[in-house]
Amino acid sequence: MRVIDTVGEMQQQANLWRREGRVIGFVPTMGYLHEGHLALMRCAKEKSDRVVVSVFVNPTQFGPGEDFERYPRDLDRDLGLMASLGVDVVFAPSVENMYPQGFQTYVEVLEVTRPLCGAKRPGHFRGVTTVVAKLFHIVKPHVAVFGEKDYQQLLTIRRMVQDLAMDVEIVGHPIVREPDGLAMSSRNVYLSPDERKQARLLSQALAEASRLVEAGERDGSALVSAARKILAQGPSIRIDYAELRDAETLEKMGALDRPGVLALAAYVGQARLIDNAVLQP
Ligand SMILES: Nc1ncnc2c1ncn2[C@@H]1O[C@H](COP(=O)(O)OP(=O)(O)OP(=O)(O)O)[C@@H](O)[C@H]1O
Ligand SMILES: CC(C)(CO)[C@@H](O)C(=O)[O-]
Ligand code: BAL
Repeated sequence: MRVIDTVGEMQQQANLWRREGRVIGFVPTMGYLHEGHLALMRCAKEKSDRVVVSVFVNPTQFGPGEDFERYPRDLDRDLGLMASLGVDVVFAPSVENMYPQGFQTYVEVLEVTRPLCGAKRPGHFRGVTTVVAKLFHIVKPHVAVFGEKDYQQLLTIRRMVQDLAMDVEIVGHPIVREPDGLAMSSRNVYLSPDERKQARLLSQALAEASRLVEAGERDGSALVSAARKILAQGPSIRIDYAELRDAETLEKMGALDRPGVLALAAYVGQARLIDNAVLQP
């Protein structure tokens, strides 16, 4: 496994593989890897013959007062995990290499980034699309894999790729969960043992909404209220948003008359966690 830390070297490697006719699979991450990330890498491996993983905590997607500085980092541990999985190249650039002096170009997707995390974290998706567009130009992948845990991010990337005719296939991977249902996230490390117990309420809230849909409930506010009621059982939980939205456009929906996504963001202590479930009418 090769570790590359400059843009130029990564582009050379990608060009070489492309000349050889290799299919490049790509998994962008912010590191501090868990089983969710590894599942994305296995998926990329199945769909390509060379796998690149980027490890880059992207400053432009964090707002003031967010956790950029304290975001967990452990590149040595990450490298061990990726080597045992058969990743070919790890691209781990510095902030200065990705955002050199004078940087002033951004990529922005409009409608789909407005609600949910876009409303709560202004500028977040502009940072995500800018860095992902740049990573695509550096890694030159044929296929890139993203997790459905970051559901709005996945829709945003799909929109960007379609609108700008980027020649990359975007693959979504289902959410990987802990045995008690908690969606795996690097930020779970922020949870105290007691908060960790409460954090399972997020997936339980989604499971309750899914159960109600199975039982015939179609009223959006009833589904959201049921989810909120479960989250209210956690004394350390503060809801950031809990909303039912159109699963494709993220427009508001009053009734589940087409596929919807119940999207949650909640602080559990200091940790802001997200989770979602796609609900079929
Ligand atoms: N539990 C999971 N299941 C599936 N995909 C996941 C999961 N967690 C993260 N991913 C995906 O991994 C990629 C990299 O995400 P990232 O490095 O931000 O990890 P993370 O654990 O989501 O971190 P955090 O939520 O704390 O920022 C994204 O495409 C994300 O959707
Ligand atoms: C896609 C991504 C690596 C861009 O920094 C990040 O938003 C993430 O880890 O989901
Ligand atoms: N997984 C999304 C990265 C972030 O929260 O900034």
